[in-house]
Amino acid sequence: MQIKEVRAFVVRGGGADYHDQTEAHWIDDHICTPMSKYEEYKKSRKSFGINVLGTLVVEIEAVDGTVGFAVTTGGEIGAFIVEKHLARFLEGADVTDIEKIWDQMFNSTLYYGRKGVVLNAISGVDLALWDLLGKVRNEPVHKMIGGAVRDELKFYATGARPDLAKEMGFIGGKLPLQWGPADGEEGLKKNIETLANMRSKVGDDFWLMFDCWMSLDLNYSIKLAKAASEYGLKWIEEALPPDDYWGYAELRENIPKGMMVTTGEHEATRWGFRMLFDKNCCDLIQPDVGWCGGLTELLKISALADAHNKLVVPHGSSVYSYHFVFTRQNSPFAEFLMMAPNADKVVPMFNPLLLDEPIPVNGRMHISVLDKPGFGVRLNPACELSRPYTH
Ligand SMILES: C[C@H](O)[C@H](O)[C@@H](O)C(O)C(=O)O
Ligand SMILES: [Mg+2]
Repeated sequence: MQIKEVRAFVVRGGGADYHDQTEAHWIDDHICTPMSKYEEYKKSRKSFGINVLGTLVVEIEAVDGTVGFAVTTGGEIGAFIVEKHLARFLEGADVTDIEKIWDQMFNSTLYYGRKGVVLNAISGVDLALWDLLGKVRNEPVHKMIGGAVRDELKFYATGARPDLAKEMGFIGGKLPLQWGPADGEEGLKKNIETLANMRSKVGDDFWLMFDCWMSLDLNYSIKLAKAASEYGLKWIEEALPPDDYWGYAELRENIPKGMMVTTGEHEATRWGFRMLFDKNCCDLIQPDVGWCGGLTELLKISALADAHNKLVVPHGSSVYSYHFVFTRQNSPFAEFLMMAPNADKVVPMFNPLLLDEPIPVNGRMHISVLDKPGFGVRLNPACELSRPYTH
């Protein structure tokens, strides 16, 4: 079946750009970032532009009128890249030409791409293509990539209230780190107090993790990890900037026994992850399927991880991750981002953009909820899409 047309849209307010929240939200409440050293950008990530891109929606229509789609972060720049550059590799091709299309998209953008928003755009197209193929074949994506290796998926929750996540049935809670090197010893103490306080609420067996969102330096990370090990921190995530492979290698060498170093949320392609494996930077990788190159690339990254005995627990990305995680032995659980402003209830991760977006119930998800063609979700017609470019 041939591809007829590719279209790219932008939408604001939540969706795949889940940092783009309009009301007060824990996800924008004093979270430590690489910009926290600037007083004026400390309190809110929106102040430095974390939500500047917005959501990119990619639609691919086959000649019989079947439409596959996917959503990722990328907004107007992403829409430009899809319409003006990538669409040419799809229109007229067969819906099964997934490998060839990926190779053409990646190689044709090498001179300005490789990572970042170009890879987000490539990921969006790739996911939309898998969705289309699933719809054409009347098969869920997980069945096209090897089939499920388990019937039920367990989730940990990312958010400000691991104590509530425990009551909701999750297996663990990942706290955003609030204070960084610019806040000195005082800040370090406050981070540990937050962890200690949470540990006293959730008991010994519930997992607790720190998400450091690229904000620390090596010395601070080691100090934090050592102090946090007393309170059973399960892992320290994205402690360093993503390009500091050398720092990650040193951090992993100096981490307290039993604690994991995790990273990869802002890494892309098999080559980026190969660096993490070659230098033994971490124990568990967290590629985002909407940012790392899409499902086609994630399958390669994951095979590489397997050969290096590393776990793969994708970052967020909702239904696009779930279809993958169900099919891999080295992805034993999944992340759920708590998108309720106070992290006090489970709402769909890409709210309000998708209809039929599955959510964990009691911290679990059964494979049967994914048994629909493609990724099994629909665009919410109430969300206003704009198409800034055409080709
Ligand atoms: C909570 C974190 O600061 C980020 O907003 C989140 O995207 C993330 O890093 C995660 O791992 O979910
Ligand atoms: Mg993270």
